Amino acid sequence: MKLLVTGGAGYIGSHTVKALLAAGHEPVVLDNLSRGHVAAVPAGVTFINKDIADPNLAELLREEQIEGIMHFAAHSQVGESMVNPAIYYENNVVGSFRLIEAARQAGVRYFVFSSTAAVYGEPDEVPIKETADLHPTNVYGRTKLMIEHMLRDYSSIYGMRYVALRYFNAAGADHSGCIGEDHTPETHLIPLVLQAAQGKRESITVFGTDYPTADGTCIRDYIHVSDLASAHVLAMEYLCDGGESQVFNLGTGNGFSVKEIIDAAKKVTGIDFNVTIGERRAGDPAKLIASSDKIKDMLGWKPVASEVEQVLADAWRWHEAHPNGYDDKD
Ligand SMILES: NC(=O)c1ccc[n+]([C@@H]2O[C@H](COP(=O)([O-])OP(=O)(O)OC[C@H]3O[C@@H](n4cnc5c(N)ncnc54)[C@H](O)[C@@H]3O)[C@@H](O)[C@H]2O)c1
Ligand SMILES: O=c1ccn([C@@H]2O[C@H](COP(=O)(O)OP(=O)(O)O[C@H]3O[C@H](CO)[C@H](O)[C@H](O)[C@H]3O)[C@@H](O)[C@H]2O)c(=O)[nH]1
Repeated sequence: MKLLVTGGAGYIGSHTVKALLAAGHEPVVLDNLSRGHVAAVPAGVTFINKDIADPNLAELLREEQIEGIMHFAAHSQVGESMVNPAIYYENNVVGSFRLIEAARQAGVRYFVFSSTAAVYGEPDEVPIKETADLHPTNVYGRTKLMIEHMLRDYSSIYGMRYVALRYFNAAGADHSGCIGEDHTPETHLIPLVLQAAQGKRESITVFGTDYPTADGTCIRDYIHVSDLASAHVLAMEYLCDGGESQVFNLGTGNGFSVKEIIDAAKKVTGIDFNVTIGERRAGDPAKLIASSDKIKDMLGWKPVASEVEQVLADAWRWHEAHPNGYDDKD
């Protein structure tokens, strides 16, 4: 299939482009490079430096004969969304609306959307199923939920079919070590821990040790980025085979505390870096663990790289080989 991948120069998008190529599809990357890297797009893949809100997008979709869209492009930092909500409503909600509407005008029938566990907010029980209540506790999660609602309406009224994938904590890097996570500023636990191991940070700070968990630190479900990528390929092929619109969680079903991740990173890297204890970070739920039974049952998806040691080892390989990330900063 010929597919437009918005945000394909970003972390998860670039890994999915690689998986699409391996599965015999033809990805076309559209990215405004606000937070992405040209170097993350494989040679030979068409790269279009444009915004998802570009007024000529419908024409572009027609010209390129795009059959389906994978939509990764977004702002995605929870903390930033609580300080600067305007750019989240503009880029995520307005931008996605422009893209979805251009897709309708161009007759694109299939849409796979990057949603997030942040749509659930503080869960009543874990593992979290897709049927759980949706009460996002931050602006970022609310923007993603609004986009899910848009897609639901475009599906039931205009017949555009979609899959919304609610990822838990994306982590790791392609096994080759050639592509990986390079965010500025970095806010995610695993790359920060590995930067501490590299000596690029003095220490890693644990955000709160008084949560109602066994060791007092927050528990998350870390899913390897390559397992996320394979789920996107399955989701697009499911839609193309006539599948109805769906929402799926993507996680491993296993939770790791912040302290457990730090201990595992010390083992994987062989480096005993400094750890400091800090205050809770506002808006952090104590425990987020996915039930991904639905996508396993319906699409046969299986995470194969998400053992926490492998997630850390692959991320470490990327960090060691690319201590300055893609090295394309100003
Ligand atoms: N990283 C995670 O743990 C996580 C978890 C859940 C959901 N998600 C979602 O997955 C998606 C990808 O996340 P990521 O970590 O790869 O982020 P990322 O920042 O690495 O990638 C996003 C890409 O989108 C591009 N972009 C942003 N706004 C754009 C616009 N208006 N027009 C064109 N391009 C634009 C950026 O330049 C960047 O290359 C996002 O939608 C994010 O909300 C991420
Ligand atoms: O320096 C740090 C950074 C993080 N943490 C802790 O590590 C855990 C993971 O934090 P991340 O920032 O890596 O990830 P989040 O769980 O906050 O959020 C991620 O997963 C969410 C869904 O679970 C959303 O999708 C969101 O976009 C994505 O960034 C949290 O308990 C956080 O408090 C620390 O202790 N110290």
